[in-house]
Amino acid sequence: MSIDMSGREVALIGVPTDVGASDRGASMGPEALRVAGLRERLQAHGLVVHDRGNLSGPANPWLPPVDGYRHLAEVAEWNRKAHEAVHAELTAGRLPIMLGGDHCLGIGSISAVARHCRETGRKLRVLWLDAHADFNTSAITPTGNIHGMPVACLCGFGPPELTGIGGQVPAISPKWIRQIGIRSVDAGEKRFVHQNELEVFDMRYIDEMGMRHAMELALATLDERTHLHVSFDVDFLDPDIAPGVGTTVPGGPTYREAQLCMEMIADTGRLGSLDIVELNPACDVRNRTAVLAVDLVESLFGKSTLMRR
Ligand SMILES: NC(=[NH2+])NCCC[C@H](N)C(=O)O
Ligand SMILES: [Mn+2]
Ligand SMILES: [Mn+2]
Repeated sequence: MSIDMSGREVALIGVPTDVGASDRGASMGPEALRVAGLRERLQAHGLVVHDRGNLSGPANPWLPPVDGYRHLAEVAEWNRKAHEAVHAELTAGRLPIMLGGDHCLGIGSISAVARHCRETGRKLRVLWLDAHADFNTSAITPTGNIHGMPVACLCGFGPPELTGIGGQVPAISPKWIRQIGIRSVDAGEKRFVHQNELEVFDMRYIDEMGMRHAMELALATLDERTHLHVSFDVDFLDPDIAPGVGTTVPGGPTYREAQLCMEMIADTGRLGSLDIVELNPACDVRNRTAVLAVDLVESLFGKSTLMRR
């Protein structure tokens, strides 16, 4: 089963933002993941790890939303930078791991992956592991926080400075996305998710059918031309095991369910890029959420109980 990733080159790209959120602290996420040993754990699995350090960008002006968006100009600038950094690593044949930062950064990273897939004739499948659908627009958002909008922006619904970052609008089709672990969707957002026929494996689905079945469907119809992108919002996890996020929602996947999710993704051998976002050390307890995220990422890269390495 388990795929050997050893020798594979990966690049860690820190993108220290909290401009997409309404609570500060996700900007400390990259360092917390480093402190939790991300690089060393990946190296122990035989991966060749390049840590690119952190990108730099505008400070958080800490202002209320304007026309339905908080910090639109800052979010756009950070995402343009994330886009270029992720795209450069993909072009060089490396597997980018973007260390967020808040989830608005999914716009930059996934638009870069989509652009790379167009350039190389690959198909794209996006697994969105999250408590939230992140499918709001300025017209329906209850908060104005852009970390609640990246999926909509990628699908072409949003301001041109965000939808256009990858050079093609929309950057991706809703058909390429599978959302897993969802348990908090705003009222207008629900209608919009249905209208656009997003494929969502929500917590009720996982309760009734099990993580195994959800992942079998989410990973169905992959082939050797498919690039698999995982956008891992740490609030996907149950807050009892992962308190270090700004927007906790009770009733998330357990430790075992999350491990199985990661292991089944690893088994496909198609993982091509990863975001780790929304880790907020200001909300954490002795860095335990960062340590857990690193543990799960190890499984995503093929750690298993019985196989060697
Ligand atoms: N990436 C996240 N943590 N998103 C939380 C979004 C919460 C809420 N749906 C909003 O639009 O504000
Ligand atoms: Mn979330
Ligand atoms: Mn999210």
